Amino acid sequence: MRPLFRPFTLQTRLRPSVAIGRDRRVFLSTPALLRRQFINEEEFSSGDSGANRALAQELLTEAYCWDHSSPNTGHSQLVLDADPTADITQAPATPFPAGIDPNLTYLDTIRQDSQREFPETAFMMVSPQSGLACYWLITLTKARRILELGSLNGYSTFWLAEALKRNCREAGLAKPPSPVVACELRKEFAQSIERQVTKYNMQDWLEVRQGPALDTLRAIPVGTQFDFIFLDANKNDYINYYEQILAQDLLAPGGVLAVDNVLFYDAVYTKYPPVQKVYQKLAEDQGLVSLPPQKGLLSHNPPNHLYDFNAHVAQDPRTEQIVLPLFDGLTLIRRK
Ligand SMILES: C[S@@+](CC[C@H](N)C(=O)[O-])C[C@H]1O[C@@H](n2cnc3c(N)ncnc32)[C@H](O)[C@@H]1O
Repeated sequence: MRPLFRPFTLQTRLRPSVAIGRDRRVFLSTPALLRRQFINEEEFSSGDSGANRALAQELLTEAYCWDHSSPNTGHSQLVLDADPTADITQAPATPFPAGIDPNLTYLDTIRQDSQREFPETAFMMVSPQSGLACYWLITLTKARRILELGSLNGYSTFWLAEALKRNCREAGLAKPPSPVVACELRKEFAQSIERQVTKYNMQDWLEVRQGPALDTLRAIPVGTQFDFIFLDANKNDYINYYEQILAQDLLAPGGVLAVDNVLFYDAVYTKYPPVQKVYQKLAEDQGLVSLPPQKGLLSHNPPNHLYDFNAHVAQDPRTEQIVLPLFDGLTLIRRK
């Protein structure tokens, strides 16, 4: 099928987007769903024109599609004829929009290497759009002291480190005042980050602290503050991380705490949806009958923790927040 639009027109969740694949897959969808379905980005064309929307509506009424619409956001998701054999670990590099620093395209290599090295957990990486959004936020705010909670094997961390590098370059600094501090629980991921730090010669820009992030936070010397904190660790501790950051006064005046996955596959709109159902939908979105049990995903209940976290923050007079419906939902928080 003839390419109609650039894939990056699909970044917004504020209005429905349509994508049409050569293999007849059609999507009217949120990016969260797209991430799971667009296994080969070269094989689809996309856009949000009235014509495409009309086509998608027509297909919907013909009942060829699964409807995942969210009544709360008014956001539609529509999938036709998804490829059940699709394998997200084989996804090719995401095309970078023109204008992005070509030196950053190695981040796609990191993403792909991560998918190969840790195929079971690769789905947890932030989307390229979320990485780019953090990069924008850091460079817009000129943040120089940066902390990440939950780094997996470093894909998001390298986005943060590259933003720091740019801020320092623009300020005429050859080295940062301090590297990005990346907190990761699991040793194999921390070691993988370290290998990549060496490979890409990023020793000055990124430092890994392996262990439970709450312990790492508590060990940070009194008086230390960060301009940008990215929270993407275990969801059952999100409220604890938030409270610890405030208690230790870790967020600098004007600093931003960015929290990922706050919409959790659109499962946070109702209080405590049955987790089995959420994961079943997630599995179906990935073209699987069910998620393999060994992934241990059901050991805790992220949608419920995210629901509680969102409510906790929304009712907190100490901070201001905005939820950006970007990819899986990104909340920005700052101290009043
Ligand atoms: C969603 S993944 C992070 C993805 C990463 N930000 C990226 O985009 O590539 C969550 C990570 O948090 C880590 N994690 C889980 N519990 C943790 C804890 N108590 N302390 C620190 N990290 C933890 C997991 O091992 C996992 O690597």
